Amino acid sequence: MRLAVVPGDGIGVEVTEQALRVLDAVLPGVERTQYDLGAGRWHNTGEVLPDSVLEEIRGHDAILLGAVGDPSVPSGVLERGLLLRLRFELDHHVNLRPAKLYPNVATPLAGEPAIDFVVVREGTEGPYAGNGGVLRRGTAHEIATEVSVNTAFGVERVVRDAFGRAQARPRKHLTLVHKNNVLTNAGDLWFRTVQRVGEEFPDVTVAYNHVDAATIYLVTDPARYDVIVTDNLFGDIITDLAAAIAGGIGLAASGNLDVSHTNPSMFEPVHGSAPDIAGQGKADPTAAVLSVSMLLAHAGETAAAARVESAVAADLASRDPKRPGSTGEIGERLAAAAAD
Ligand SMILES: NC(=O)C1=CN([C@@H]2O[C@H](COP(=O)(O)OP(=O)(O)OC[C@H]3O[C@@H](n4cnc5c(N)ncnc54)[C@H](O)[C@@H]3O)[C@@H](O)[C@H]2O)C=CC1
Ligand SMILES: CC(C)CC(=O)C(=O)O
Ligand SMILES: [Mg+2]
Repeated sequence: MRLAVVPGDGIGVEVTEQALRVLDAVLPGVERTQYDLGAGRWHNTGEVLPDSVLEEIRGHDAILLGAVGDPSVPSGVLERGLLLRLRFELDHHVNLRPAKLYPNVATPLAGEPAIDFVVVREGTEGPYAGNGGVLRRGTAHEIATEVSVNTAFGVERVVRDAFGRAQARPRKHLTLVHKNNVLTNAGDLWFRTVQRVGEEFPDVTVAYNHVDAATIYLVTDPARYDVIVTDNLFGDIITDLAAAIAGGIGLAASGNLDVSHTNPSMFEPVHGSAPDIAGQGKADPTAAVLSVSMLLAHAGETAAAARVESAVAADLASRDPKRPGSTGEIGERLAAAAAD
Protein backbone atom coordinates (compact mmCIF):
# COMPACT_ATOMS: atom_id res chain seq x y z
CA MET A 1 0.00 0.00 0.00
CA ARG A 2 1.26 3.49 -0.86
CA LEU A 3 0.08 5.98 1.73
CA ALA A 4 0.04 9.78 1.42
CA VAL A 5 0.32 11.47 4.79
CA VAL A 6 -0.86 15.04 5.36
CA PRO A 7 -0.28 15.88 9.05
CA GLY A 8 -1.50 19.47 8.52
CA ASP A 9 -1.61 21.90 11.42
CA GLY A 10 -1.72 22.09 15.20
CA ILE A 11 -2.61 18.82 16.87
CA GLY A 12 -3.02 17.27 13.43
CA VAL A 13 0.75 16.89 13.35
CA GLU A 14 0.88 15.47 16.88
CA VAL A 15 -1.86 12.87 16.49
CA THR A 16 -0.66 11.79 13.04
CA GLU A 17 2.76 10.95 14.46
CA GLN A 18 1.10 8.59 16.95
CA ALA A 19 -1.25 7.14 14.35
CA LEU A 20 1.73 6.24 12.16
CA ARG A 21 3.41 4.63 15.13
CA VAL A 22 0.42 2.32 15.51
CA LEU A 23 0.30 1.67 11.76
CA ASP A 24 3.98 0.65 11.84
CA ALA A 25 3.21 -1.71 14.72
CA VAL A 26 0.49 -3.61 12.85
CA LEU A 27 1.62 -3.31 9.24
CA PRO A 28 5.33 -2.56 8.91
CA GLY A 29 6.69 -1.45 5.57
CA VAL A 30 3.81 0.65 4.24
CA GLU A 31 5.33 2.97 1.63
CA ARG A 32 4.68 6.51 2.84
CA THR A 33 5.00 9.98 1.34
CA GLN A 34 4.61 12.86 3.76
CA TYR A 35 3.22 16.12 2.38
CA ASP A 36 4.08 19.41 3.97
CA LEU A 37 0.78 21.21 3.49
CA GLY A 38 -0.92 23.62 5.83
CA ALA A 39 -0.20 26.90 7.57
CA GLY A 40 3.60 26.64 7.43
CA ARG A 41 3.67 26.12 3.68
CA TRP A 42 1.14 28.88 3.11
CA HIS A 43 3.24 31.35 5.10
CA ASN A 44 6.48 30.30 3.40
CA THR A 45 5.28 30.03 -0.19
CA GLY A 46 1.69 31.23 -0.46
CA GLU A 47 0.75 27.73 -1.65
CA VAL A 48 -2.22 25.80 -0.29
CA LEU A 49 -2.47 22.73 -2.52
CA PRO A 50 -0.51 23.01 -5.76
CA ASP A 51 -2.00 21.04 -8.65
CA SER A 52 1.19 18.99 -8.98
CA VAL A 53 0.94 17.90 -5.33
CA LEU A 54 -2.72 17.01 -5.74
CA GLU A 55 -1.82 14.82 -8.70
CA GLU A 56 0.97 13.13 -6.72
CA ILE A 57 -1.42 12.45 -3.85
CA ARG A 58 -3.94 11.03 -6.32
CA GLY A 59 -1.37 8.38 -7.21
CA HIS A 60 -1.48 6.85 -3.72
CA ASP A 61 -3.74 4.09 -2.41
CA ALA A 62 -4.96 6.02 0.63
CA ILE A 63 -4.45 9.27 2.52
CA LEU A 64 -4.03 9.84 6.24
CA LEU A 65 -4.76 13.42 7.29
CA GLY A 66 -4.31 15.06 10.69
CA ALA A 67 -6.25 18.31 10.59
CA VAL A 68 -5.90 21.70 8.94
CA GLY A 69 -6.49 25.27 10.04
CA ASP A 70 -4.52 27.78 12.01
CA PRO A 71 -5.40 31.11 13.63
CA SER A 72 -2.55 32.80 11.70
CA VAL A 73 -4.22 31.99 8.37
CA PRO A 74 -7.48 33.62 7.27
CA SER A 75 -10.38 31.32 8.09
CA GLY A 76 -11.30 29.12 5.15
CA VAL A 77 -8.04 29.35 3.22
CA LEU A 78 -6.82 25.96 4.40
CA GLU A 79 -10.20 24.46 5.24
CA ARG A 80 -11.59 25.13 1.76
CA GLY A 81 -8.38 25.27 -0.27
CA LEU A 82 -6.76 22.17 1.17
CA LEU A 83 -9.20 19.93 3.03
CA LEU A 84 -12.34 20.47 0.97
CA ARG A 85 -10.34 20.57 -2.25
CA LEU A 86 -8.95 17.13 -1.46
CA ARG A 87 -12.43 15.83 -0.64
CA PHE A 88 -13.99 17.32 -3.76
CA GLU A 89 -11.21 16.60 -6.27
CA LEU A 90 -10.90 13.02 -5.04
CA ASP A 91 -14.68 12.57 -5.05
CA HIS A 92 -14.98 11.65 -1.39
CA HIS A 93 -18.74 11.49 -1.57
CA VAL A 94 -19.26 9.24 1.45
CA ASN A 95 -18.01 10.75 4.68
CA LEU A 96 -18.29 7.86 7.11
CA ARG A 97 -18.36 8.73 10.80
CA PRO A 98 -18.98 5.93 13.30
CA ALA A 99 -20.14 6.79 16.82
CA LYS A 100 -19.56 3.97 19.28
CA LEU A 101 -19.42 4.12 23.04
CA TYR A 102 -16.74 1.61 24.03
CA PRO A 103 -17.08 -0.27 27.35
CA ASN A 104 -15.98 1.71 30.40
CA VAL A 105 -15.81 4.99 28.49
CA ALA A 106 -17.50 7.93 30.19
CA THR A 107 -20.35 9.69 28.43
CA PRO A 108 -22.00 12.92 29.58
CA LEU A 109 -25.36 11.20 29.13
CA ALA A 110 -27.29 9.71 32.02
CA GLY A 111 -27.39 5.96 32.55
CA GLU A 112 -25.55 3.61 30.25
CA PRO A 113 -26.86 4.46 26.80
CA ALA A 114 -26.20 2.03 23.96
CA ILE A 115 -24.43 4.18 21.38
CA ASP A 116 -23.44 2.35 18.24
CA PHE A 117 -24.41 4.08 15.05
CA VAL A 118 -22.75 5.36 11.95
CA VAL A 119 -23.33 8.65 10.19
CA VAL A 120 -23.13 8.57 6.41
CA ARG A 121 -22.55 12.21 5.62
CA GLU A 122 -22.61 13.40 2.02
CA GLY A 123 -19.13 14.74 1.33
CA THR A 124 -19.03 16.70 -1.91
CA GLU A 125 -22.20 18.80 -2.08
CA GLY A 126 -24.57 20.75 0.16
CA PRO A 127 -23.74 24.23 1.43
CA TYR A 128 -20.02 23.33 1.32
CA ALA A 129 -20.02 23.15 -2.48
CA GLY A 130 -18.77 26.73 -2.75
CA ASN A 131 -21.79 27.99 -4.63
CA GLY A 132 -22.40 31.51 -3.41
CA GLY A 133 -20.94 34.94 -3.22
CA VAL A 134 -21.00 38.37 -1.70
CA LEU A 135 -22.58 41.54 -2.99
CA ARG A 136 -21.79 45.03 -1.68
CA ARG A 137 -19.19 43.66 0.76
CA GLY A 138 -18.52 45.86 3.77
CA THR A 139 -21.61 47.97 3.27
CA ALA A 140 -24.78 48.02 5.34
CA HIS A 141 -26.45 46.34 2.37
CA GLU A 142 -24.09 43.41 2.08
CA ILE A 143 -25.64 40.16 0.89
CA ALA A 144 -23.79 36.87 1.41
CA THR A 145 -25.06 33.58 0.01
CA GLU A 146 -23.95 29.95 0.37
CA VAL A 147 -26.24 27.95 -1.84
CA SER A 148 -26.75 24.32 -0.89
CA VAL A 149 -26.16 22.11 -3.92
CA ASN A 150 -28.01 18.80 -3.94
CA THR A 151 -27.95 16.77 -7.14
CA ALA A 152 -30.04 13.68 -7.84
CA PHE A 153 -26.81 11.86 -8.66
CA GLY A 154 -25.01 12.99 -5.49
CA VAL A 155 -27.94 12.31 -3.16
CA GLU A 156 -28.75 8.93 -4.68
CA ARG A 157 -25.23 7.56 -4.43
CA VAL A 158 -24.86 8.44 -0.76
CA VAL A 159 -28.36 7.25 0.11
CA ARG A 160 -27.67 3.97 -1.71
CA ASP A 161 -24.41 3.58 0.21
CA ALA A 162 -26.22 4.21 3.51
CA PHE A 163 -28.90 1.63 2.73
CA GLY A 164 -26.15 -0.89 1.93
CA ARG A 165 -24.46 -0.21 5.25
CA ALA A 166 -27.78 -0.46 7.12
CA GLN A 167 -28.55 -3.77 5.43
CA ALA A 168 -25.18 -5.16 6.53
CA ARG A 169 -25.78 -4.27 10.19
CA PRO A 170 -27.87 -6.38 12.58
CA ARG A 171 -30.56 -3.76 13.21
CA LYS A 172 -30.99 -2.78 9.55
CA HIS A 173 -32.34 0.65 10.37
CA LEU A 174 -31.78 3.88 8.48
CA THR A 175 -32.68 7.41 9.58
CA LEU A 176 -32.69 10.32 7.17
CA VAL A 177 -31.79 13.53 8.98
CA HIS A 178 -32.67 16.75 7.16
CA LYS A 179 -34.88 19.80 7.53
CA ASN A 180 -37.49 19.14 4.89
CA ASN A 181 -40.12 21.22 6.64
CA VAL A 182 -38.17 24.37 5.72
CA LEU A 183 -35.52 23.39 3.19
CA THR A 184 -38.29 22.06 1.00
CA ASN A 185 -36.37 21.85 -2.27
CA ALA A 186 -33.35 19.91 -1.07
CA GLY A 187 -35.31 18.12 1.66
CA ASP A 188 -37.85 16.84 -0.85
CA LEU A 189 -35.09 15.46 -3.09
CA TRP A 190 -33.50 13.67 -0.14
CA PHE A 191 -36.85 12.37 1.13
CA ARG A 192 -38.00 11.08 -2.25
CA THR A 193 -34.62 9.51 -2.90
CA VAL A 194 -34.73 7.62 0.40
CA GLN A 195 -38.24 6.39 -0.36
CA ARG A 196 -37.34 5.28 -3.89
CA VAL A 197 -34.00 3.62 -3.10
CA GLY A 198 -35.56 2.07 0.01
CA GLU A 199 -37.83 -0.03 -2.21
CA GLU A 200 -34.70 -1.96 -3.20
CA PHE A 201 -33.91 -2.63 0.49
CA PRO A 202 -37.23 -3.97 1.88
CA ASP A 203 -35.51 -5.44 4.95
CA VAL A 204 -34.22 -2.01 6.06
CA THR A 205 -36.61 0.02 8.21
CA VAL A 206 -36.59 3.75 7.59
CA ALA A 207 -37.20 6.74 9.82
CA TYR A 208 -36.99 10.49 9.31
CA ASN A 209 -35.92 13.16 11.83
CA HIS A 210 -35.64 16.88 11.33
CA VAL A 211 -32.08 17.84 12.21
CA ASP A 212 -33.08 20.01 15.16
CA ALA A 213 -35.04 17.15 16.71
CA ALA A 214 -32.15 14.81 15.95
CA THR A 215 -29.95 16.86 18.28
CA ILE A 216 -32.49 16.17 21.03
CA TYR A 217 -32.66 12.44 20.38
CA LEU A 218 -28.87 12.14 20.12
CA VAL A 219 -28.73 13.30 23.73
CA THR A 220 -31.90 11.73 25.13
CA ASP A 221 -32.20 8.52 23.12
CA PRO A 222 -29.11 7.81 20.99
CA ALA A 223 -29.92 4.08 20.96
CA ARG A 224 -32.59 4.78 18.34
CA TYR A 225 -29.92 5.36 15.72
CA ASP A 226 -28.26 2.67 13.63
CA VAL A 227 -27.32 4.35 10.33
CA ILE A 228 -27.97 8.04 9.77
CA VAL A 229 -27.77 9.53 6.30
CA THR A 230 -27.60 13.28 5.94
CA ASP A 231 -26.16 16.17 3.99
CA ASN A 232 -22.71 17.70 4.29
CA LEU A 233 -23.50 20.51 6.76
CA PHE A 234 -25.92 18.63 9.01
CA GLY A 235 -23.50 15.70 9.04
CA ASP A 236 -20.62 17.92 10.10
CA ILE A 237 -22.60 19.31 13.02
CA ILE A 238 -24.25 16.17 14.32
CA THR A 239 -21.00 14.19 14.20
CA ASP A 240 -19.33 16.58 16.65
CA LEU A 241 -22.34 16.00 18.90
CA ALA A 242 -22.13 12.26 18.28
CA ALA A 243 -18.46 12.38 19.27
CA ALA A 244 -19.27 14.27 22.46
CA ILE A 245 -21.81 11.67 23.62
CA ALA A 246 -19.57 8.75 22.67
CA GLY A 247 -16.61 9.58 24.86
CA GLY A 248 -15.36 12.82 23.38
CA ILE A 249 -14.00 14.38 20.23
CA GLY A 250 -10.60 12.81 20.88
CA LEU A 251 -12.07 9.40 20.05
CA ALA A 252 -14.02 10.14 16.86
CA ALA A 253 -12.64 8.75 13.60
CA SER A 254 -13.75 9.23 10.03
CA GLY A 255 -13.23 8.14 6.47
CA ASN A 256 -13.76 10.26 3.37
CA LEU A 257 -14.52 7.59 0.84
CA ASP A 258 -14.63 7.37 -2.88
CA VAL A 259 -16.55 4.12 -2.68
CA SER A 260 -15.82 3.43 -6.37
CA HIS A 261 -12.12 3.17 -5.40
CA THR A 262 -11.24 5.36 -8.40
CA ASN A 263 -9.41 7.84 -6.15
CA PRO A 264 -7.62 7.27 -2.86
CA SER A 265 -9.91 7.59 0.14
CA MET A 266 -8.81 9.81 3.02
CA PHE A 267 -8.95 9.01 6.72
CA GLU A 268 -8.83 11.61 9.47
CA PRO A 269 -10.08 12.30 12.97
CA VAL A 270 -13.36 14.20 13.12
CA HIS A 271 -11.70 16.96 15.13
CA GLY A 272 -9.78 19.97 13.88
CA SER A 273 -6.33 21.36 14.62
CA ALA A 274 -7.32 22.49 18.15
CA PRO A 275 -5.04 25.53 18.46
CA ASP A 276 -6.15 25.86 22.10
CA ILE A 277 -4.19 22.73 23.06
CA ALA A 278 -1.64 22.47 20.24
CA GLY A 279 1.99 21.91 21.23
CA GLN A 280 1.14 20.83 24.77
CA GLY A 281 0.94 17.06 24.38
CA LYS A 282 -2.69 17.19 25.50
CA ALA A 283 -4.34 15.95 22.30
CA ASP A 284 -5.82 12.48 22.43
CA PRO A 285 -4.48 10.60 19.37
CA THR A 286 -7.10 7.85 19.67
CA ALA A 287 -9.33 9.33 16.95
CA ALA A 288 -6.39 9.38 14.55
CA VAL A 289 -5.50 5.82 15.53
CA LEU A 290 -9.09 4.64 14.94
CA SER A 291 -8.93 6.43 11.58
CA VAL A 292 -5.95 4.19 10.78
CA SER A 293 -8.15 1.21 11.67
CA MET A 294 -10.78 2.46 9.20
CA LEU A 295 -8.05 2.98 6.59
CA LEU A 296 -6.78 -0.56 7.04
CA ALA A 297 -10.29 -2.00 6.80
CA HIS A 298 -10.91 -0.01 3.61
CA ALA A 299 -7.62 -1.31 2.18
CA GLY A 300 -8.67 -4.90 2.87
CA GLU A 301 -6.23 -5.31 5.79
CA THR A 302 -9.02 -6.52 8.02
CA ALA A 303 -6.87 -8.39 10.55
CA ALA A 304 -4.63 -5.36 11.11
CA ALA A 305 -7.69 -3.10 11.34
CA ALA A 306 -9.21 -5.34 14.01
CA ARG A 307 -5.97 -5.40 15.98
CA VAL A 308 -5.89 -1.60 16.09
CA GLU A 309 -9.52 -1.38 17.20
CA SER A 310 -9.00 -4.04 19.87
CA ALA A 311 -5.94 -2.21 21.17
CA VAL A 312 -7.98 0.98 21.43
CA ALA A 313 -10.90 -0.77 23.14
CA ALA A 314 -8.59 -2.40 25.69
CA ASP A 315 -6.77 0.85 26.38
CA LEU A 316 -10.01 2.78 26.81
CA ALA A 317 -11.29 0.14 29.22
CA SER A 318 -8.27 0.54 31.46
CA ARG A 319 -7.63 4.26 31.13
CA ASP A 320 -7.99 6.70 33.97
CA PRO A 321 -10.28 9.18 32.19
CA LYS A 322 -8.91 12.04 34.30
CA ARG A 323 -5.30 11.12 33.46
CA PRO A 324 -5.29 9.36 30.09
CA GLY A 325 -1.64 10.28 29.53
CA SER A 326 0.04 12.61 27.06
CA THR A 327 -0.38 12.34 23.29
CA GLY A 328 2.88 10.41 23.06
CA GLU A 329 2.11 8.15 26.02
CA ILE A 330 -1.26 7.15 24.61
CA GLY A 331 0.33 6.51 21.21
CA GLU A 332 3.07 4.41 22.78
CA ARG A 333 0.53 2.31 24.70
CA LEU A 334 -1.66 1.79 21.65
CA ALA A 335 1.29 0.85 19.43
CA ALA A 336 2.52 -1.66 22.01
CA ALA A 337 -0.94 -3.19 22.45
CA ALA A 338 -1.57 -3.36 18.70
CA ALA A 339 1.80 -5.05 18.14
CA ASP A 340 1.00 -7.89 20.57
N1 LIG B 1 -10.82 18.10 9.41
C1 LIG B 1 -10.21 19.24 9.70
O1 LIG B 1 -9.11 19.47 9.27
C2 LIG B 1 -10.93 20.21 10.56
C3 LIG B 1 -10.35 21.42 10.75
N2 LIG B 1 -10.94 22.31 11.61
C4 LIG B 1 -10.19 23.55 11.84
O2 LIG B 1 -9.49 23.39 13.08
C5 LIG B 1 -9.38 24.66 13.73
C6 LIG B 1 -9.92 24.61 15.15
O3 LIG B 1 -11.32 24.38 15.05
P1 LIG B 1 -12.26 24.18 16.31
O4 LIG B 1 -13.60 24.66 15.92
O5 LIG B 1 -11.61 24.69 17.53
O6 LIG B 1 -12.44 22.57 16.41
P2 LIG B 1 -11.47 21.47 17.03
O7 LIG B 1 -12.08 20.17 16.71
O8 LIG B 1 -10.08 21.69 16.56
O9 LIG B 1 -11.51 21.72 18.61
C7 LIG B 1 -12.74 21.76 19.33
C8 LIG B 1 -12.46 21.45 20.80
O10 LIG B 1 -12.13 20.07 20.93
C9 LIG B 1 -10.86 19.91 21.54
N3 LIG B 1 -10.17 18.80 20.86
C10 LIG B 1 -10.13 18.58 19.53
N4 LIG B 1 -9.43 17.49 19.25
C11 LIG B 1 -9.02 16.97 20.43
C12 LIG B 1 -8.23 15.83 20.79
N5 LIG B 1 -7.74 14.99 19.87
N6 LIG B 1 -7.98 15.63 22.09
C13 LIG B 1 -8.48 16.44 23.02
N7 LIG B 1 -9.23 17.55 22.74
C14 LIG B 1 -9.49 17.80 21.46
C15 LIG B 1 -10.14 21.23 21.33
O11 LIG B 1 -9.13 21.43 22.30
C16 LIG B 1 -11.28 22.23 21.37
O12 LIG B 1 -11.57 22.57 22.70
C17 LIG B 1 -10.10 25.65 12.82
O13 LIG B 1 -9.14 26.25 11.96
C18 LIG B 1 -11.04 24.77 12.02
O14 LIG B 1 -11.43 25.33 10.79
C19 LIG B 1 -12.06 22.01 12.31
C20 LIG B 1 -12.67 20.80 12.14
C21 LIG B 1 -12.18 19.82 11.21
C1 LIG C 1 -13.16 22.29 8.55
C2 LIG C 1 -14.33 21.78 7.76
C3 LIG C 1 -14.10 22.00 6.30
C4 LIG C 1 -14.59 20.35 7.97
C5 LIG C 1 -15.16 19.88 9.24
O1 LIG C 1 -15.39 20.52 10.24
C6 LIG C 1 -15.45 18.45 9.23
O2 LIG C 1 -15.38 17.81 8.18
O3 LIG C 1 -15.79 17.93 10.28
MG1 LIG D 1 -16.48 19.26 11.70
